[in-house]
Amino acid sequence: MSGATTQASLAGMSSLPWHQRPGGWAIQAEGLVKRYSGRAVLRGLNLHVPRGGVHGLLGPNGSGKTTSIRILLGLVRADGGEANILGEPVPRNLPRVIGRVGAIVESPRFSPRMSGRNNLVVLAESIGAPPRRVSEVLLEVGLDGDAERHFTTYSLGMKQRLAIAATLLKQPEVLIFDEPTNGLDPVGIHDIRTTMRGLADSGRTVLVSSHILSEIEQIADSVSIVADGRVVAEGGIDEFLLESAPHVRIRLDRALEATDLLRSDGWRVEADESGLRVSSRDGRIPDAAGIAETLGRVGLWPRELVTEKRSLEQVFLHLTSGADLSATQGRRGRMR
Ligand SMILES: Nc1ncnc2c1ncn2[C@@H]1O[C@H](COP(=O)(O)OP(=O)(O)OP(=O)(O)O)[C@@H](O)[C@H]1O
Repeated sequence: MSGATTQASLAGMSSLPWHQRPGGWAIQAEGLVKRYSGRAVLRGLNLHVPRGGVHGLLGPNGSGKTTSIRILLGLVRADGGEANILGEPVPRNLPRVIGRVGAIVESPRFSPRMSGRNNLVVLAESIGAPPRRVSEVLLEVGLDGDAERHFTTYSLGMKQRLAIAATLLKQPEVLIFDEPTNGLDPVGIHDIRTTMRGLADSGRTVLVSSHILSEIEQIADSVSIVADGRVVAEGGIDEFLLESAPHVRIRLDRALEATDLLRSDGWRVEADESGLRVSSRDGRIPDAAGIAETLGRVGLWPRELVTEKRSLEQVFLHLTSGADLSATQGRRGRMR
C-alpha cells in the first residue's frame, strides 16, 4: 500500500505500508465460518490486525462483526477456520494470552451506588491489579476529575469510558471494543474516539467495530470492511481515503489503447460498462485537462471526460454492497 497521506500521518501512522509494519499481526483470522441453525453468518472471514494502532472493523448491521469478535474472545465457537491473538491460537491457548487482552463486548456491570473510582478499586482487587493502577487508568480515560462521583450520575459516555478504564487495569497490549460509541451523543463519541486514539498512541493495538464509517475514519490507521460474513477489503486508511479522492471518468472508442497509455503514465485504470475510471496510484490526483492532453497527443479523443469524486460513505457502500465480493475477497491490502 502506498501514498501515506496527511490524514494517515495525523493518525500517528508510519509511512510504511500497514501490512509491512514491524511486529506482524496482533490479531489474525483465516477462513472463519459460523453457522446459526444452518444459516452461515461468517463465510470464510479473513482478518488481519497490525500490531499497534487503531484498526476499524467496519460493516453494516448484521454483517458479522460481533460474531467475529466473540469468536476471538472464546465466547462463541467457530464452525471452521483459525484465529490467533498475539501469535497464540485461540480459543485453544486463550488462557495464555487473555491477560494481555482487554475487551468490551457487552456493557459491563458496575455498582450504581459506588463512585467510579471505588468501582475500579473493587475490580482491581478482584483481578489482582495493583491499587495504583486505578488512578492511572482514570487519568488515561480522562475521568480523573469525575472519579469520586457516583456511577449513577455519569453520562453514557462516561460510563463507557469507565468500562474502558476497567479493561486497562491489567495493562493489556490488545484492546477489543465492539461498537463502543453505540448510543452516545456527539460529545461522548468524541471522548471515546480521543481515548481510543490515545491508547493506540501509547503503543497498544485497538480493534474497534462500528457500522458508522465516520466514527472510524478519523482515528483508524487501518480498516477491515466486513460484508455478509466476509472481509471484502482490508488496508491502511490512507488507501481507503485514496479511493475517495477525485478520479476521471472517460468514454472513448479505443479504450484498450488508452488504458495502456494511461497505465504507463502511472495512473490506475479500471474499465467498466460506463467507460474507464482513472485514479491515483501514488497520491497524485488525476486532472481532466492533463489526461485529455496525454490522450490527445496520440490521437485518442474522448467522447466524454469528467472528474468525479466518491465520498467515503459511497466507497464504503460500494464495498459492502455485494457487487464486488468475488473481485475483492481475499485480496489483502487492496481496497478494490
Ligand atoms: N446467537 C445467535 N443466534 C442466531 N443468530 C445470530 C446469533 N448471533 C448473531 N446472529 C446473527 O448473525 C448475523 C451476524 O450478527 P453480528 O451480531 O455478528 O453482526 P454485526 O455486524 O455485529 O451487526 P451489528 O452492527 O448489528 O451489531 C446476524 O444476522 C445475526 O442476526
